Amino acid sequence: MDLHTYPDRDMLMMRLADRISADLKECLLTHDRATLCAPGGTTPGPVFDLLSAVDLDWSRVDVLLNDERWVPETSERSNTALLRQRLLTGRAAAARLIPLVTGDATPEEGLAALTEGLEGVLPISVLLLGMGEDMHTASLFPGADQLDFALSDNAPPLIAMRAPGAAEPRITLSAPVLRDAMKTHLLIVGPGKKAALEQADRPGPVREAPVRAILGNAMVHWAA
Ligand SMILES: O=C1O[C@H](COP(=O)(O)O)[C@@H](O)[C@H](O)[C@H]1O
Repeated sequence: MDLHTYPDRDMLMMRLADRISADLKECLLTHDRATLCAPGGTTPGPVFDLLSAVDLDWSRVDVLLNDERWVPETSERSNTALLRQRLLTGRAAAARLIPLVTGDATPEEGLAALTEGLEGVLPISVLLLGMGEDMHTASLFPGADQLDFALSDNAPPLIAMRAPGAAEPRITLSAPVLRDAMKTHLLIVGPGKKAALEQADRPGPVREAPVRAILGNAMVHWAA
């Protein structure tokens, strides 16, 4: 496992934002556009704050979530709202947001339109993922109804998912799309997530620790 440990969270967020912006700039040297795929949740806000001020050609960047909770954007649980408030502001306001939520009642109803919206934005150029203490990443939760499908090699890019560990229905990128990313970073903080990471790094079925699906490709960034 490619684990990078930082003296504190501030240092972690600064170094990670530097790496992600360097990855994006490198991609834009040889490609017309770059896709930055980002997590929601409670951890990445400070990295988003730093990235939003970076001087790069954001008008050539597509920003896509790893996954979304099927809630309206007015909900405090909306990952889209987090992106709008913390990343797509300042210089990064010029980036294009690829939506992962619709006004439909269920993710199953929104799936076809959202999948169409992914045309031209895959493969992911720079992937930033988070992880829960249950070892889920994106919305690939242990015990989720569509987990085996989402982990399979022939999975479509987007899957509607329901899981005992998730408070609401979800939509998530599938394992093959996450694995195809050109650069992958996993951001975790705190002792609970470090213990979960160590458990996930041991051999075992991916379905019991879905983060295993990407661990071999990822630079892992951790601070206490
Ligand atoms: O529900 C989610 O959880 C994970 C981890 O979130 P955190 O609050 O522990 O940082 C996140 O990566 C994912 O995008 C989100 O939908």
